[in-house]
Amino acid sequence: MDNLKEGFKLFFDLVRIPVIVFFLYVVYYICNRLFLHPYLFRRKYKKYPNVYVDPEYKLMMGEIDTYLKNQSQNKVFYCHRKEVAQIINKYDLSVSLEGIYTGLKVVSPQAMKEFFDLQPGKIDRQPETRGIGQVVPRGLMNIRATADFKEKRKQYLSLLSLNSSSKYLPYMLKTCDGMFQKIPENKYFECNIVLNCLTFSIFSSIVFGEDVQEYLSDPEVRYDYITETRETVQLSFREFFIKTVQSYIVQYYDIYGTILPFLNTYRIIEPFKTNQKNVTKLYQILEDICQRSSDPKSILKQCENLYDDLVMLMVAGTDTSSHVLCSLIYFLEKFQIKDKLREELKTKGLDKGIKLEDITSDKVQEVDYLNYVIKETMRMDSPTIDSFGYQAYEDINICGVPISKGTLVRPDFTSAHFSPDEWHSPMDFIPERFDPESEYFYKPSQDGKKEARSPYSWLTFSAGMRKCPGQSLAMLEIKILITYLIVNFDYEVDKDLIENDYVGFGLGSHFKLRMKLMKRV
Ligand code: HEM
Repeated sequence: MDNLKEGFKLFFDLVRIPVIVFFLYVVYYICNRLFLHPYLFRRKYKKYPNVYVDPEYKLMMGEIDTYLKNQSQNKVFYCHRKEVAQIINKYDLSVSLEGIYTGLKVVSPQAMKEFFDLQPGKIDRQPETRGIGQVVPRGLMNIRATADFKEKRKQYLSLLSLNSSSKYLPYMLKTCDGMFQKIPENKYFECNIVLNCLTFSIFSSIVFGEDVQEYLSDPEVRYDYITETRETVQLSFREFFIKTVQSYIVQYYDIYGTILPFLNTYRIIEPFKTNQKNVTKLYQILEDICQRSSDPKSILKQCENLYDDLVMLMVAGTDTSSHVLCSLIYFLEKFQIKDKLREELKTKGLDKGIKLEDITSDKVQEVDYLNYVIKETMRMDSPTIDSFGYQAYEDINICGVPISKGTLVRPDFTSAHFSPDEWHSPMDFIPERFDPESEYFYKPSQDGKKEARSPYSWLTFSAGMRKCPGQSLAMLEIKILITYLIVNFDYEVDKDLIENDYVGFGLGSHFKLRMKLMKRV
């Protein structure tokens, strides 16, 4: 017995010092990440008059605090960012604190120019270890611009070009027709869900092939998903995919994972453990799906892929496009421009009664007003509010402000989209601002001088060498689907939504697009 006691004593004597050192390190780490580092970061930038630093320091929460307040007043993330944009618009850069994460937002057109010019040598993607970065660690969006990346990106740009995208049109139209013709007339329904199913179905067929889409739409095909309460439920591929990806996006705001990221990285505790099990399952499902695919048109069959890229393309292509379609349907009704758009479509033969095969890429591309309305929708309610993370890989300087190696920097699209220096009445919906013949096309000026807007004033697809490679495909898809809808149907959006000025469908939105459809005869 005495020997055992002695043994324990010796053991505690041995481990005491390392345990105390470890404990002190954890305390130091937490204090540094939570208090010291954000404090010093703010102090460093306070001395630069062209950098905005929020005068009120919200301990630990930073911007998340204002966001939560705004959300409680039903102002979704995008509305919150619009309010912030109006404050920071007068500066070149802005200090951003979200939880313990510090960084800089690039705000003015000049700062944007310098930011994009420094890519890829001095500024490049910061591989994301949280959220989506854990689902697609080797995905194109998460890696640096090495030679391999450039090769891969070239391949995607060619696969997603306007020319290549046109071959997906018949499937887009057929799927859209199949879904909308089934919706009961004159009855309110949630259009978000229909549009999300639609873009998901289109993208899974572009990525994996049409034959796979037939298999996936079989109601018998279900997968085991583990919920937050650790129950197992059976979900369709779409539901499984969306829930798995969303559970990772929520991690950005998970307090444990934010303060102690290793819990998240090594999946030591819930919910990270469960999330990881779902991701492992997702990759098994993808393997199964890929084996079933034989469609030569699919992206899968045209390039050597990592599953990470397949997942990334599905994420990038689905929600973004369905959000834009929601906003478009909403703005067309809110600002009563449906009829004007119909008149413009009619001039190119796109009118009620048109056969599906007669809605072609060439015809929709010719309707300028359609292009203006879509671009203005994306300016006002962009599905993306900023880019993926970038970091400085060397000590750099933007607009005279020194930025140390390792600092997180990202362009703030919302500030660009609402800059009063670039846009006439930026809070108003004016599609004509994209029409070169219109007085709104140029920068606002006191002396009537016609000065072109900065190329960095409209950034829905970002800019520079990491700019969205899916822009042509996304624009074509949106044009085709909205043309189909507006030509074949009339619709009414819920009055409460129309009267609410905070409605937006971009990232973080909880709004449901309640509307009813009437066939045009
Ligand atoms: C309305 C639809 C879309 C919008 C608004 C959008 C927007 C964006 C934005 C803002 C970025 C980040 C660029 C940056 O970090 O600087 C991005 C990246 C990306 N997008 Fe899109 N996107 C859309 C549709 C698509 C589609 C349809 C695809 C492909 C199927 C796609 C594939 C990608 C990929 C692969 C990247 C990563 C590029 C890289 O890191 O080099 N996107 N997108």
